[in-house]
Amino acid sequence: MWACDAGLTSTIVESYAGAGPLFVNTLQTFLAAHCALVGDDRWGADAVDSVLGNPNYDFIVVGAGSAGAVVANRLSENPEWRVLLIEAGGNPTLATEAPQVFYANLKTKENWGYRTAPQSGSCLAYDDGCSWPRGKVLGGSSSINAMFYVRGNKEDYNEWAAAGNTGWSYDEVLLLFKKSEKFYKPTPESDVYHGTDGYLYVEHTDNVLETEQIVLNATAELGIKVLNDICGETQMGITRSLTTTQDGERLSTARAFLNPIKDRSNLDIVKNAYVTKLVFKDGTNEVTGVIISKDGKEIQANARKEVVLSAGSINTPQLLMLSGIGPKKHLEELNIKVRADLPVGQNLQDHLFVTMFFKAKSELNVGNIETVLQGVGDFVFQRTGILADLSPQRVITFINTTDPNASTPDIQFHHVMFEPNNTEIVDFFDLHGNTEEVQRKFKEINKDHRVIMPYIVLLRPKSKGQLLLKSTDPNVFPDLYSNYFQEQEDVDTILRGMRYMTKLADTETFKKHGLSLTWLDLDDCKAYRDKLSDQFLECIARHLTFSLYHPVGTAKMGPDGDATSVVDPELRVRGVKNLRVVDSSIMPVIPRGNTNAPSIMIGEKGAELVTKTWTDKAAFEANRERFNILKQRRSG
Ligand SMILES: Cc1cc2nc3c(=O)[nH]c(=O)nc-3n(C[C@H](O)[C@H](O)[C@H](O)COP(=O)(O)OP(=O)(O)OC[C@H]3O[C@@H](n4cnc5c(N)ncnc54)[C@H](O)[C@@H]3O)c2cc1C
Repeated sequence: MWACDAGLTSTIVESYAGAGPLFVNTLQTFLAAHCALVGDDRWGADAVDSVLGNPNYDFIVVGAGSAGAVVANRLSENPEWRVLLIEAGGNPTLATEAPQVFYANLKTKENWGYRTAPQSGSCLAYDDGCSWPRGKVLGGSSSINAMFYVRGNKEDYNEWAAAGNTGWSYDEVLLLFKKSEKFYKPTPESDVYHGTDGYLYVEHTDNVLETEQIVLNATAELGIKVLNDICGETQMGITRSLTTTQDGERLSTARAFLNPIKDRSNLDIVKNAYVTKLVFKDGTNEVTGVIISKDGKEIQANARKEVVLSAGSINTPQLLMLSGIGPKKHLEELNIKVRADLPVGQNLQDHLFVTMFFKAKSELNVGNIETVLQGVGDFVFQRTGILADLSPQRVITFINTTDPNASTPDIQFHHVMFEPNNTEIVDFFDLHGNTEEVQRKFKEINKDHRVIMPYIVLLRPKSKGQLLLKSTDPNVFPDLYSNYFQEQEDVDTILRGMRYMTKLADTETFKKHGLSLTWLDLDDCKAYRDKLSDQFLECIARHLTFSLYHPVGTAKMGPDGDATSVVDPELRVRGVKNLRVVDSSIMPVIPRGNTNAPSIMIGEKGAELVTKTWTDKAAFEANRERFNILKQRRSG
């Protein structure tokens, strides 16, 4: 059912390390025994022998993440095309499958483990820059993400189209969102926005947990609309989010798009295989294949038609630059031969968030062995219980802090709920690499108190970051400059969001449940005594900055003549033949919402564009042949 390698149980066991060695040992034995019983049959076998036997493919897709898994599935629908999908990570593990413990994957090999370069204006409460997790596993980041199914705002896509990106307007991409989707409860009304025939199950579980209801009621008291469907007519309001889950398990793109076709004979999937370079036809900019590093060996695979890069918004630009496609000056500094001078790695955008805290005294004690064992047992044997869905973390809100009637938001709220002493089970701040001071002070807040921790998310950052190579060695991580809060406007917007959040403390609902606003009392912010002053809020924002894990835009799409673009609206890399980028790197502007569904949509769009090119080409060739035969007959 899931990967039964030696590391199988590590994530889930690590996530309970706080519960003591006896418990951890018991859990390990229990999971290993279960694994031996159920086997590892969900995922197709590694196809490396097939590649070694015949390395010639029609298409090579690099990266089996949110977009790449979709591309590989759609291209291999044509039985005449031989497709190779290459993934740096391995099979999903038990912990990637269990919705509730998604954060536990942050400290495992299923996370690339990137961190931003330390900067003076943000991420100050860390030892080593903000945490930028990315999935290194079949399904990519969709295998370790929080499973919220959100598409963003209609205007996001209309703005992409208005900038000259023909084919990317909301009405056009809506068809692609629907194409992927298998909506859990279709109705005539939902049919406008949701698909029912796709691979990706999208659901809305019926149970509403008490803490979720508290946040819903309190926010409604502030005049915010409660919505059923954030992907429907309007995005503005509060809702329990749709999630990419089914029957108590995560629906990564590996589960949704690869598992059902694992026996397709024209698709080879190679795992734990890292593409280090593109291969070009001698003396040209025509891509003919890739170099793969696997088990210490180098393998060359060849693409008759195209190579599609779907390695995500950090690895795709890294691979482009290593292959000579990037900013000329930067590549020359590293002695890389420049093939195409393009602004790869620029236009980096991300959603940052800042945390706040509401706490209420509680007698509950969830950090005990019985509760945890019960949860693991329920999940392993029945896919039920506390690990089997995302509750109570599903509530999300979109507001506009300057105009309550606007149809586009500038701030999003997520709400993470911690039962008393939760750090004994999963320690959020330890997992994100925050300083010892932050970890200790949060434990004090959480001690014998239930905590609601809102994320205040900046949806439309004005500040842009950049990604630069640190080395020509593909195994060395690039430098990631987030540049969060470089523009004052971003600070101002976050402060408005934080102030809005403080209003929850005054609602009848929060008062009734004894929930009061509290602050993580950081030494660096102690000078500002007034906790509602701009100076104090800004100090908190610059220290307790987090990434919402949505870096995008590093291989920007734009029309001809757009000097900031790396790919054209058909996702072809400029100045290079037979190479496309199909993943979150191509987003010209970050959508106002979470980025998994948009990345899957890009996968669908990219696959359609590639398919059209090569079916049109085949039709053209066939016509030309027919024409030539007719011509010969006539002249003969
Ligand atoms: C912790 C976390 C929580 C998140 N929560 C949500 C959420 O709840 N909702 C939401 O909408 N979004 C969420 N996101 C964001 C969303 O998952 C990503 O934006 C999206 O998955 C990006 O898709 P992608 O195809 O661009 O890249 P990825 O899905 O990251 O895929 C890239 C793939 O390429 C592989 N790869 C990279 N380099 C190479 C190479 N050289 N050779 C071979 N393979 C390679 C990687 O291992 C990976 O599998 C979250 C992300 C994270 C990390």
